[in-house]
Amino acid sequence: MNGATQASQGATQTATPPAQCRTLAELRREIDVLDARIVPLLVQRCGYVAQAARIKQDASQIVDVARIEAIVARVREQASALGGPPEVLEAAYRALIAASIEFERAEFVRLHTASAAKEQP
Ligand SMILES: O=C(O)C(=O)C[C@]1(C(=O)O)C=C[C@@H](O)C=C1
Repeated sequence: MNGATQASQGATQTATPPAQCRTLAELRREIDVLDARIVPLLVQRCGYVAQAARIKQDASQIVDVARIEAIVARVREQASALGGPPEVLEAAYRALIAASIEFERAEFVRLHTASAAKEQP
């Protein structure tokens, strides 16, 4: 990687592979670097969840079990293909989707209550 690329990626570039970390401080530094890359992606994901609340017309559409199970199956497969633990990814995604559903519910109420109030004569 050239210097400019490295600089633009700043502290988001991991340096030491997991098996080569010798201290807890060293591996925690690497975890922090990865989290700094993961959080912006999760924030972006939440942006799409918020818009799902706008697009869905009925509160009964908020929980879509078939979609959730498809995501979990795909994430498990991807984790396994990368040599990671599928059960950890499944648990993380189930927690993420559960929190996303609560977020989407709140957004749904906010948006649909606001537009219903506007429609009143
Ligand atoms: O795909 C949707 O319909 C969404 O609202 C997104 C999402 C998710 O977090 O991935 C959240 C709630 C649904 O039950 C399913 C999936």
